[in-house]
Amino acid sequence: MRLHWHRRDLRVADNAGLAAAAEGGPVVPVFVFDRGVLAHAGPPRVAFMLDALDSLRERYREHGSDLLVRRGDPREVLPDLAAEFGADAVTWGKEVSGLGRERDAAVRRALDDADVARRSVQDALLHDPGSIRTNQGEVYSVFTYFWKKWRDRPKEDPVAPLTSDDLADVADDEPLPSLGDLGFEEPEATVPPAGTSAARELLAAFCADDIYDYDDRRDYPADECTSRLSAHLKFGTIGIREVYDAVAEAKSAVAGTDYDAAEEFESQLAWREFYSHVLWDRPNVVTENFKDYERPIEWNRDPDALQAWKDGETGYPIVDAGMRQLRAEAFVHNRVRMIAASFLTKDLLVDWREGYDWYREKLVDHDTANDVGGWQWAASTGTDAQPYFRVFNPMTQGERYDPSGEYIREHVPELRDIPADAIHEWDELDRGLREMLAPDYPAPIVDHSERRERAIEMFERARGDG
Ligand SMILES: Cc1cc2nc3c(=O)[nH]c(=O)nc-3n(C[C@H](O)[C@H](O)[C@H](O)COP(=O)(O)OP(=O)(O)OC[C@H]3O[C@@H](n4cnc5c(N)ncnc54)[C@H](O)[C@@H]3O)c2cc1C
Repeated sequence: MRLHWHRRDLRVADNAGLAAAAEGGPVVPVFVFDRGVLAHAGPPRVAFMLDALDSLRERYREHGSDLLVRRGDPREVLPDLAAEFGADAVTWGKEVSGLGRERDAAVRRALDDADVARRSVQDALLHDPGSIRTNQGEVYSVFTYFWKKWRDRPKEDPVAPLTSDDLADVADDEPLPSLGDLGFEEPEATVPPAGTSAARELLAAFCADDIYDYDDRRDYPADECTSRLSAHLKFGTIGIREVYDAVAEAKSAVAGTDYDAAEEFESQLAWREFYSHVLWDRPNVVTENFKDYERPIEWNRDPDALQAWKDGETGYPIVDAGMRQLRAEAFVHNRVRMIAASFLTKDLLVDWREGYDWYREKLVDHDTANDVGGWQWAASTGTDAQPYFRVFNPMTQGERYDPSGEYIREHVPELRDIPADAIHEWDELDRGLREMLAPDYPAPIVDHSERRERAIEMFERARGDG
């Protein structure tokens, strides 16, 4: 008998850790609500996770087994459960973040003390973190080179499905805790359905259609042509091998531009692995700039501006639409995440860590590696970042990627009745006209051109050039 400890692999199908456990006899599946981990969570993610756990339990019950759910410290819970069920080993999926790895090391020590074998298995990524390196053995800091190696390496097939014989005949009658039981408020946002069926529906719909337009349309938030798989990949409600397999099949059916579009999607899966590689090698990127500077960056402490950004009240329509989408859906389109992150760091000159904390609290798909990677990219402090002197203009970005204003109008109702031209010239309209067109929508809280200059000077001073 073995225990499988579910964490970011809330599924039965295509689960490498679970399959490894089943090699040693019937498996007892376990999930532990760990206060130390919950301290870093936000309501949308906990709501999504509870829904995913509910589906996972259902799957196990269909197989005549159950998911044992416990609350407490895994260092105590797992050795106790191993003793209770006579399990001689525990398996789990490998963690990438520094905190996760520290926790796993502590659990390993506790299991060693209890004389229970343990094995952590690479499951969440197609390639082991740290396995794709430069010829000098360094972690890649430029995605393009990483991508070529990642693309050309063979990938594993999805893991064969388990049968009821692989699972222990156990039962857990305790209901799952509620959000309130775990100390969380109801999320402000509407959280999408979790579970493997929901993930598979998204994947199938995406691979049947949008994938072939992905490279042309993925940057246009109103088009909604991306997969929306991010929360599922974060919580492992679908296996990455299964996703890759479906994409490879969609790719193999076509040629030319359709093929290129599917490959562009694959490259986004590779970005996810790139950032995991970086976090694996440099756990401190969560709190420290990836790049070195001569002097500390003199970020602006401006609580009012930070609050206006969080509330979607900056007077820059595309930024506000993104920040309001975040509150309403616990999700933001990738292009708009970049624009909003650039605005916080390069227009408001606020430290990227403040923005990271807000996304961490609000995003249903918050993933340490991707979130910190995205923030450091936008702030120009990270890997393969945009150079500090290239500052997104939030007005021209809005005009280019939401030309009809459809996305902006959806999220900023004050602008619903005004023409797209006026939305995209909001910063240039005179005060009287602004008040006439949309009296409840704010004027821009900063002057972009002036802030752009200040941002460049701020970085030049930090680099020692100023
Ligand atoms: C400031 C900032 C913060 C971000 N925070 C997160 C985060 O917390 N969690 C997260 O999963 N993504 C994050 N991203 C990346 C990206 O915005 C989301 O993965 C994407 O918008 C999710 O939508 P989707 O599933 O429809 O993506 P799709 O376009 O369908 O892409 C498929 C999958 O590829 C991965 N992916 C796509 N783009 C990226 C990227 N740029 N970096 C890393 N992985 C990517 C995701 O797993 C995504 O689900 C962030 C980007 C920025 C600029």
